Parts: sequence; C-alpha cells; structure tokens
Amino acid sequence: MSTSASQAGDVVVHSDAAVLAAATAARLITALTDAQAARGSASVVLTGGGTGIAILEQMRRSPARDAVDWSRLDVFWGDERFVPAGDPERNEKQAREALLDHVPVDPARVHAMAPSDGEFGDDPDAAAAAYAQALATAAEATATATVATAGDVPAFDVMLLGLGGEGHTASIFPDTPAAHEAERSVVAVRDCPKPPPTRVSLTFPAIRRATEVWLVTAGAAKADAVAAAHRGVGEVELPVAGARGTARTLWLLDTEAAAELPWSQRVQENHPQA
Ligand SMILES: O=C(O)[C@H](O)[C@@H](O)[C@H](O)[C@H](O)COP(=O)(O)O
Repeated sequence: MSTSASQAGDVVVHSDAAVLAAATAARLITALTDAQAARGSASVVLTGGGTGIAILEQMRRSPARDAVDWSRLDVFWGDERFVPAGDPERNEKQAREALLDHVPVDPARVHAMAPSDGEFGDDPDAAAAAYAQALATAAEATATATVATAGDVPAFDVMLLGLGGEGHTASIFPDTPAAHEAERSVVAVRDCPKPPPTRVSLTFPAIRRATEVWLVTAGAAKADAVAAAHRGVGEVELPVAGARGTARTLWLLDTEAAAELPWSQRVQENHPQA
C-alpha cells in the first residue's frame, strides 16, 4: 500500500482489486464504528458497480463485521438503476445479497431508491423527487444543536462512489444535465451510456454534503480518469472530479487504476519505484 495527497484528495493504492476491496471493507467498518462511538449512529452511502459490491461482500466476510451496530446505521444509495425491484441489475438487490440481508440492519433505516415497478411506476422523476424528500426527512432527523445539517441532505459519514473510464460517478455522466444540476439533490437521468439507460442519481450538491467521499475503483480502464481528476479537469467534463467530501476526499485504488498518477502519488506496495 502507498499513500499520498493532492488537491483532489488523499490517494491510497493497493496491490490489486482483491486487496483494495478487503482493505476498504476494513476501513469502512472502522469508520462506521468510530462514528457510532462518537454520535450513537452512523450513515453510509453505497455505490453500485463491481468494486462497490466487492467491498460489501468483504464486509460480510470480515470477522470484524459486527463491530458495527447495524441497528444504528442509516444506509443510502448514491444512485440506482431504474429497473424492477427484482432485476439483478438493481444496486439495492446486489447490496442486499452481498451484505445487507446478512446483518441486522433496521429496515426503517435502509433508504432504497424506488424501482420502476414501485409506488411511482415507471416515472424516474417522481422516484427522484421522493428520494430527495427522504434525504430531507433524514437531514431533519439528524440535525443536532452541535452539528447543524445545512440544507436538506444529511451530512453522510461516508459516501462510497465508483467511477467510469470516461469519468462518470454515481450516475452523473460527462456533459449531461445532471453534471450541471446545482439545486436539486436527486435527479432522474436517461440515455446513460452505461446500461441500464435510466437511473436515479444524487447530484453534486448532495454528494458534497458527505463528510468523507471515498472514490473506489480498480483496473487499467479507470487510470486516465483518475489521473485527469488529479490534473484538475472540471466536473462537467469529468464528474468524478466534482465528488468531494466536506472533511475528506479519499481515492482508494488498485495499482492499475493508479498507473497514470505521478510517481509521487503512487509509490507501489511491494513494487519499489523503477
Ligand atoms: O450504478 C452504477 O453503475 C454505479 O453507481 C456506477 O457509478 C459505478 O460505480 C461505476 O460505473 C463503476 O462501476 P465498476 O466498479 O463496475 O467499474
């Protein structure tokens, strides 16, 4: 493992995708446990995608798993594929199979985005508006005298976000209306280059309410986008560049995804500089 820092955030590089998933699972267990020790509860925003789900699977397998008081954890999603509830493409379904159905979460504290066969039917705009309201309700519930929760989105303790090779994060894709959204916390997105085409996604204003944003990705296909974010490319062209936490932005990578970063930011684990 190696670590470094830049204006885009701290960078931690692991030797491969499996180590990245296991180490991030351990990191998340610790972060949630620490938040619960400090405040009595914790909140996490989950991501879809292979790396995000692999992290949840590693959490399920971890001997430290039950250091988290699952009954006092609020679970949200950064985005969701707008498909029927039983569709294997659903981020919620994958997260439940990987972890949530194996730990004693409080069902009332698992805040899934509506499926396309749910109460809002096939209207992703209605599903997005409902999730924005759910976030506002959660924000009111968590506002305290000492920690004001500004706006209508909770100050999530940790938000996991994946990224695509062209720089999307959540379901905010380059040069799309979602990348320009400055008011709403949740929007419907259509015609996404990554199938399924219709989704519901948090926007930058919501993402930037998170205390810590963890960008988690692996593989050579992501290396250009990772490096571009660290060169200062703008968030409309490269949405992952707009994913920042109020206290910390942490890039959790494998060596392939870090391959285009300057050496100063990727001293490799077990691979001393050439
Ligand atoms: O619902 C989704 O598809 C995700 O939220 C999306 O943002 C994903 O995290 C990235 O596309 C990375 O996916 P991989 O980790 O599978 O490359």
